[in-house]
Amino acid sequence: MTVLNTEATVGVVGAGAMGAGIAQVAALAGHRVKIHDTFAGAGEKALARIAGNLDKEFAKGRLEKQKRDATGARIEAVSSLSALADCAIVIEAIVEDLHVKQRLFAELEAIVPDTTILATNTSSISISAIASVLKRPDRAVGMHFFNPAPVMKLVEVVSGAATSARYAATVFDTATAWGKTAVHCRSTPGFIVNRIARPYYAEALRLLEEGCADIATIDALMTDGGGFRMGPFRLMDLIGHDVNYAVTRSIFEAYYFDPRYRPSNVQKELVDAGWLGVKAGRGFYDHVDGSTQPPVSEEPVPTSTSALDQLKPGAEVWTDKFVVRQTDGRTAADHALEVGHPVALYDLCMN
Ligand SMILES: NC(=O)c1ccc[n+]([C@@H]2O[C@H](COP(=O)([O-])OP(=O)(O)OC[C@H]3O[C@@H](n4cnc5c(N)ncnc54)[C@H](O)[C@@H]3O)[C@@H](O)[C@H]2O)c1
Repeated sequence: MTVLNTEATVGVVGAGAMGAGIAQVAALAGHRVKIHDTFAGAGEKALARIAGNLDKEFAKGRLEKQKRDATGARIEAVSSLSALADCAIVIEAIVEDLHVKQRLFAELEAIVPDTTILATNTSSISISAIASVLKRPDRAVGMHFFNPAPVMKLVEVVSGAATSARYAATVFDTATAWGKTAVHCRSTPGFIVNRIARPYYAEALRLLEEGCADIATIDALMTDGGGFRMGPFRLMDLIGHDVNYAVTRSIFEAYYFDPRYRPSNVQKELVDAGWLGVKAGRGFYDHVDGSTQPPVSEEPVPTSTSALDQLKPGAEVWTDKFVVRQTDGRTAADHALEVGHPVALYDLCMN
């Protein structure tokens, strides 16, 4: 076993949904945890959320008072990255953007000792690409938790081209010691779960766009009929549309614009509007005080053809330049350009 012992301090960068959850998991396992976020107050908000979660576990009789208090006391919000200098592992859970993650990894490498593992919770981005900015890319490992991290058992331990087997084994054994079910995999776009899950979201969005059924019906069918724990729209609301859309775009681009992974303008509209799901209080559903209400409105969500008329001025339109033709013979791209939207064209004939 190469597990990190509980004397080791764990750093977490990004105090959003995932960072807070990961900090909670590591602290429950006995580690001291330092959590950092660039957004002022985000670290403190994460501490409050974690305290609330621990209180709930205590109230349900699943956590003793002493362990609740000790776990909460082990987590500290830090305002600068340099405070992570004594961490044995730093787990990054910031925005799903390669260049932002690369910048952070390069900064971290200048702060932490040579032996510190630099882990990333990315859902889809190449570990090899994130690690490419490091002098020691062998210590970069994907440590992909699922949402909510304290509840979901699985952790994908993702190795990039340069990841050393030794560091991947330490991450695997540590995740196991934290009560998780770890699985090794190689870095491919979306790894295992997000790759297989893509059609779950994409086909649901297409069904909606094609007017086949409404949000609540599709969700209910997948849970009550299909046996899934959550329907696709509720799940996207939980994940966060900014995150889910960024992951879809990343996988779409990484697979050379394979139309199977094409992002949806319906979801992009939610992102543009800031209706990011549970974390924003509104997505496909309304989320009020932690409880999910019926879908926001009975009005149809804009479909792929009518969406152009409803986009915010200047919003970017992604469209395939060949297949989307209007009744007058023009493409959707022609129409979008005419009404002043920048257009990103992808070409199905590209090879
Ligand atoms: N949401 C999910 O269901 C889920 C599941 C598994 C993995 N992930 C991955 O985890 C990562 C975070 O997702 P999330 O849902 O927690 O996002 P989130 O939006 O809830 O939180 C991201 C946090 O990172 C902070 N941040 C952004 N840039 C930063 C920087 N340079 N330095 C420090 N902090 C920074 C933001 O202020 C924000 O608080 C993404 O890579 C995502 O793909 C998300």
